[in-house]
Amino acid sequence: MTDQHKILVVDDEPSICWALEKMLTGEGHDVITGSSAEEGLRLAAENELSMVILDVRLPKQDGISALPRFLEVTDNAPVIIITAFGDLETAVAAVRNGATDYLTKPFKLEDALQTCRTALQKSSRRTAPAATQPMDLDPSVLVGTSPAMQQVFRQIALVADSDLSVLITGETGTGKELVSAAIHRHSRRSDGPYIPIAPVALNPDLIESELFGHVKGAFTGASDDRAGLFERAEGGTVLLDEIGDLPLGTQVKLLRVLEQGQYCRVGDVKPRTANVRILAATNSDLHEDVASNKFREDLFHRLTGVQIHLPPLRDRLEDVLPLCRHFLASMKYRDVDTALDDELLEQLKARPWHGNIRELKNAIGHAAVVARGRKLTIDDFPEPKPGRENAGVSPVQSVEKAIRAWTEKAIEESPDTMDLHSDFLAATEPTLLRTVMKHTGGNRAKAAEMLGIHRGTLRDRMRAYHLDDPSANSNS
Ligand SMILES: Nc1ncnc2c1ncn2[C@@H]1O[C@H](COP(=O)(O)OP(=O)(O)OP(=O)(O)O)[C@@H](O)[C@H]1O
Repeated sequence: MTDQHKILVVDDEPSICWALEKMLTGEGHDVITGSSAEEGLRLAAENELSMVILDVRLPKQDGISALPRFLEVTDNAPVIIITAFGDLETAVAAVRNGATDYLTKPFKLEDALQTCRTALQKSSRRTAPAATQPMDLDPSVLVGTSPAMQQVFRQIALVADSDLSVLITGETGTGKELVSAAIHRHSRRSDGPYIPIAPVALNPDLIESELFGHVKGAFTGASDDRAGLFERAEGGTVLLDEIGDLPLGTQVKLLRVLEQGQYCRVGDVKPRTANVRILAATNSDLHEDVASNKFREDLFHRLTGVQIHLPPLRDRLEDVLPLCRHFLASMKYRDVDTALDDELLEQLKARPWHGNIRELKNAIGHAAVVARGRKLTIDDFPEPKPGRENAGVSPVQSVEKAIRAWTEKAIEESPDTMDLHSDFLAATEPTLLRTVMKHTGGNRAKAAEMLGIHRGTLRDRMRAYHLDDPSANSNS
């Protein structure tokens, strides 16, 4: 059974207070509510609280600046911050100021409940916050308003202050480097060096020397002792980009750095202490690399302890508008607010964005040059990048993949459907017929022969799909 706790909810929106109160009393807790930081602090001083849920936007003093005072008055009870402005800076400021976690409005009650349960478990282990100074942050760095990006901001905020290794995953161009840089920037190591490095860009014969350094005479050409990347990054953070490309031998040495904080320069036996935080990024499936023995399983488990996944842009289309605005603003485009209309936005959202945000950024740059300050149209944009997913895949494999995707989506959309077969034919048969007709130059007899169906059947099918209208027979 859940322990009973006294919890204070501070929010000026009565509906939020009501919903949280109902949720928490349902768990057996005792809930009191306040509508301003001032009232909340008074209630906190009068009651022995196990937890505070505090909105950022409050009538007078805001939640973030009142947070240190709440911690003081409640003797460091966990505080969950609620914000409608779920940007990275608010998240980091909240955690920096001592918040245990934060929720972004609108939130699902089950998520809020889970966050509260976790915070209450931590209740007795609370320690004072490391710092209470709001940070000087550049708000324009990592843009995104989608729930997926809110989750990413939350994860960055929660891991930034620790020295934990983090594996950042996601397709190319989703912002892994940017997330890594943000973790460093918001960490205690931010005054130290930040060195992103892609093993694939290093000379394979010299990779260990590049990473760990070498001593004089270690190999031909090693005329002097030389510090490696881990030494140069002393006190800071290293990002190993495309970690899946790290040779197996080097993976063992990296594991030692991660587990024991030690490494040796090439040709040396004296272990050195590595004072670096290691972040890693990959756009490949490390599970597969482990299965094919390309990646060590122990290193995989060590790295995947904390993982931040960046979904592809096509799965977070809410971010298209803020990203476009951000890129236009950073180019100092004239009148960013009116440069994009709803129609263009829908057209942009319909694109596959295989190159993700990098592709969007380049496309906006291209469109801005073409449009020269006027409102943008889709014609100002370059052609979408072809997806890499079909590279090396036979047409049969890609048809199978497309059919699988179509079928799964159709079932998801109408689980009780009884027309799947005819819907499928309606979705695919016109393309088949049009393509064959185009190939035979519109000769139906020849097309029926190629299709192996009766001419009458072909005529009926074409009529059913309105393909007998010559203008509908283009193969676009
Ligand atoms: N959320 C974001 N807000 C603003 N800019 C972004 C965002 N995500 C990515 N970008 C921009 O998109 C480009 C690609 O980002 P980044 O290099 O971090 O991607 P990546 O996932 O590391 O790509 P790759 O796997 O190809 O190395 C960069 O110019 C970066 O500034």
